[in-house]
Amino acid sequence: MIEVEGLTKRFGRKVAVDHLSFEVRPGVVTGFLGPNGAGKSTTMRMMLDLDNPSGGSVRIDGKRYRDLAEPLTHIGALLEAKAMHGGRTAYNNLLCLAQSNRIPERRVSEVLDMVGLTAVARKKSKGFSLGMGQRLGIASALLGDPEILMFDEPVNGLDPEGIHWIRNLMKALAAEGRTIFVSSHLMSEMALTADHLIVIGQGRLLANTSMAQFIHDNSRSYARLRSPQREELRDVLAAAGHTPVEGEGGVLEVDGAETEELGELAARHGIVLHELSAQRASLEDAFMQMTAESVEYHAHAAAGGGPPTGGAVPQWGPDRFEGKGA
Ligand SMILES: Nc1ncnc2c1ncn2[C@@H]1O[C@H](COP(=O)(O)OP(=O)(O)OP(=O)(O)O)[C@@H](O)[C@H]1O
Repeated sequence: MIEVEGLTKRFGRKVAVDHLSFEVRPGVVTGFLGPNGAGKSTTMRMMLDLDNPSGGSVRIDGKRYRDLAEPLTHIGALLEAKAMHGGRTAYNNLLCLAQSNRIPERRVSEVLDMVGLTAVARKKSKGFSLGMGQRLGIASALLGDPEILMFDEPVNGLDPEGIHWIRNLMKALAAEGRTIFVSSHLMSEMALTADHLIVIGQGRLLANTSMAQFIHDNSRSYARLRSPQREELRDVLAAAGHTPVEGEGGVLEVDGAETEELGELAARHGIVLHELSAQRASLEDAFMQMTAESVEYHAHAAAGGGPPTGGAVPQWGPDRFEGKGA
């Protein structure tokens, strides 16, 4: 369990992390999302005591990182720029880390096997591809068999096979009851991996919710109907209390109705349907919705209007949401 309480980081006048409070719980994969510069890496660095907070605290299993006797046995991390000694072999890189953390040497071979690097264990890591380097970084995170694992952009630059492997690894580690905290710019990937989401913008907490709830709260799900008897269908839908709106290509869109109900309604009135489909919003749609709301607020604020809800809405323009690795 990771507990973040009022965490704040200032770089000069820039507030990178602004009174963040949340918990990361065991047994699920928690995704950490936010646009470029939102403060994700800075938050993760403070969790690992690599940066000093300007305020607030982080507790790892109830303790500050610096008070953990053998940190690697509590928390393992893959940060973006993983410091590995390029002149050392993969095996020796991990062995040095193991020895300085009183981890038995046999664990080195175990983790190399887990990440699929056994065949290149005796090769110098400076010759490794990006994917191999990521695997070596993950091996070092797993070395102490920690209950908590943190991954900052773990799939950046990986091929589909590598992405698939990391996704399954994170899910398997969570299924073992571990706490998994992962940041990513790739929303389609995050949607496949994370059960829970922490979303930040401009260093502030925007959402702390399940993936399903986040998508539900920030996007539209509707049914799409296409029929050669469109006018008749529209009347039947309206008479049943629905409010069909016309979409592209003459389709009708109905919010808040199940396809089963609409299909039966059409059948009862002898209406032919060429399409009846449930349109579920994606995580990306939900993000765009949240982005649009922030932009709308700023348009109002710039025009002299006050904030709608006490001014807590952070800036989050679509121009700032550029995938680094995508
Ligand atoms: N050492 C530093 N000195 C000054 N400003 C910094 C420093 N580190 C980060 N920042 C600033 O703090 C803000 C948050 O940066 P951070 O890297 O944590 O964001 P991020 O969400 O990880 O972004 P990205 O997804 O682009 O990596 C940014 O505006 C960044 O420019």
